Amino acid sequence: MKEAVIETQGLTKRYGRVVAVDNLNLRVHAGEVYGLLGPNGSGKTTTILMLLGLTEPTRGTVRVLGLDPAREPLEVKRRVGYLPDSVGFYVELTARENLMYTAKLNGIPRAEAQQRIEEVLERMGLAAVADRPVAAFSRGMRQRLGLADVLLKRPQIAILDEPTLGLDPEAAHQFLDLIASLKHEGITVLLSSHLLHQVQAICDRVGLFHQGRLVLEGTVPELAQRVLGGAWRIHLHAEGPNLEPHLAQLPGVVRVQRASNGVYTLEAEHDLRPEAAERVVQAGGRLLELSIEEPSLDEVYTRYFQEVRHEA
Ligand SMILES: Nc1ncnc2c1ncn2[C@@H]1O[C@H](COP(=O)(O)OP(=O)(O)OP(=O)(O)O)[C@@H](O)[C@H]1O
Repeated sequence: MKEAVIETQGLTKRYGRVVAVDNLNLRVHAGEVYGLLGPNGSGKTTTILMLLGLTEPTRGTVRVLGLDPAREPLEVKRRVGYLPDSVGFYVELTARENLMYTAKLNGIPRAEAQQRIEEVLERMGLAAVADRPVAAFSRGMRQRLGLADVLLKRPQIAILDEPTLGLDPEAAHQFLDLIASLKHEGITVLLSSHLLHQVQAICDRVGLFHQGRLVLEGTVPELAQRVLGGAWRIHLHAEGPNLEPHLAQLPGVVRVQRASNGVYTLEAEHDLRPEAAERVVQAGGRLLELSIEEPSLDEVYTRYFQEVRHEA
């Protein structure tokens, strides 16, 4: 089994009669990017706060890098970087001064801190504005400074709450690239977001929360398989006889539709382009074009909650 750097068992948090997190069993593996998804109020932030030792569980256990955050919050804080949904900087201080302050709080010696600050400013594209007061920073610059602040202590895990909220598309894109680069350094990333295409672009696995429970978990194709059935869509353009019955017989095909222009759409359980191409030729057809659409997290999410509402 893969090494888990975050592990919870039966983790539960109640606020009075509200069960914010309900019996959560979560395992995040070393080096992966894991996305927490779910509607407002489904328990994502409360989970994050318990992982950081910022709020105590009502029941259950949490281990972060083998530590119990409720008992050893400082040790967890030293090794885990946290970017909250709104980062509080001292706006009258410059970016560099804010980072120096963080370094001091984390006990990083001055010379070492100066070197690390230069590194993270450069990496986050903030070197040129390092001596400007943060008050003049855009939302995108503040988020990059937030990530610089997280990286300063060279964390093993980075926990990011809604990291791209309020960023314009270009800034969001740049920020996602920065997050993805953390993975290459072996930093485990746990992030929460409502922006499904972004989550899909960078997360290895996602966990879907609903009313405090983790209701679905896996890679996007795995979730698509469970929620949508035929998760992969293959578009096939061919000439010749009607290929619908031939294609429908292929193992793994859930549905075949034929448009009047000779384009077939196959809903399939996996990528079966080679088998489909072979079958076209066997049936006496001429293959003109073949393409595949990956399952989308957006579709999985929408369908899941449609079904939940329907059942309710
Ligand atoms: N300090 C608190 N006191 C009382 N109830 C709380 C508190 N914090 C959270 N809750 C409740 O717990 C539930 C889960 O909230 P949480 O903030 O964890 O959800 P979330 O998934 O992070 O939502 P969002 O997407 O809006 O950030 C909600 O019903 C919320 O109202």
